[in-house]
Amino acid sequence: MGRLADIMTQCHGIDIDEAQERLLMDDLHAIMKVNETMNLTRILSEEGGIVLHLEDSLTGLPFVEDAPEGAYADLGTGGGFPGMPMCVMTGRQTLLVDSVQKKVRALEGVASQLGLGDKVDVYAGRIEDLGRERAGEFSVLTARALSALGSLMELASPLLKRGGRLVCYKAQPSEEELSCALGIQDMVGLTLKERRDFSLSDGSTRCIFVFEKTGKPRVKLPRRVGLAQKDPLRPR
Ligand SMILES: C[S@@+](CC[C@H](N)C(=O)[O-])C[C@H]1O[C@@H](n2cnc3c(N)ncnc32)[C@H](O)[C@@H]1O
Repeated sequence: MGRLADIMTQCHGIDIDEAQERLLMDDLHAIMKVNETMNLTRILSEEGGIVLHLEDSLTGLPFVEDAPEGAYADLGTGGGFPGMPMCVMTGRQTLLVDSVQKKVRALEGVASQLGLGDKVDVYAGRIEDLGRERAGEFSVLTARALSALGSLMELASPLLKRGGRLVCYKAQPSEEELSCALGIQDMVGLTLKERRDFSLSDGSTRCIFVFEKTGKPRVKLPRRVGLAQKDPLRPR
C-alpha cells in the first residue's frame, strides 16, 4: 500500500486499490509536469500534491458515489481537481469544465495519457453557457475553490436533474456566506442535504456541503454570464 492509500484508509475510511492508486499518482505527476510550463497549481511538491490535491479531492468520494447514477461534471476544474481523481475512483462519465482553454486542452492530454480518454470529456467555456447547452443533464457536480456557496448553487442548479447533487468543497465558510446560501435554496431549487466537517492528514480543516436539486428555480437561470459570481443572489 502506498502513502495515498494509507492516508485514505486511516484518516477517511476510504479504500483505494493498487491500480487506482497508481493512476491517481500518475495523474498528479502528469499535472506537475504540465505545471512546469503552465500555471495549473501552486502546489509544487509531491507530498503537497498527495494531501492538498489527491486526499482533499477524494474526501468527496462518498458523496459522489451516493448521487444518482449518471453524468458527472467538475465545475471550475483548474488542474482537474477533484474531477480527474473522481473519474478514476467512480468510473463515471466525467466532464471537466473550465473557462481557460489552455488548461482544458492540457487536461485532455493528461486524460488520454492515463488511458481515460473515453471516460473524460472537457468543456472549455463558462459554466453559465454549459447550463444553457446541457440543462438538466447531470446527476452530480463537484466544485472546489471556485466561488462562494451561493454562487456555486446558482451556477449548478440549471445543470442538475431532479434528485441530482452538488458537492461543494470549502475551507471554512463564514456565517454570512452560509446564511446567504441557506436563504436562496428555494430561489435556485436546491436543498442542503448534508454538511460534513473534517481534517486532512496535515491537520487543515475542511468542509463539504451537499445540495440536492429538489425543485424548479424561482428565478430564471442561468442569469447573464458573470452575474452569479460578481453579483450573487441574496435572500429576499
Ligand atoms: C481556483 S481554481 C480551482 C481549480 C480546482 N477546482 C482546484 O480546486 O484545484 C478556479 C478555476 O475555475 C475556473 N472558473 C472560474 N469561474 C468560472 C466559470 N464561470 N466558468 C468556468 N470556469 C470558471 C477558473 O478558470 C479556474 O481555473
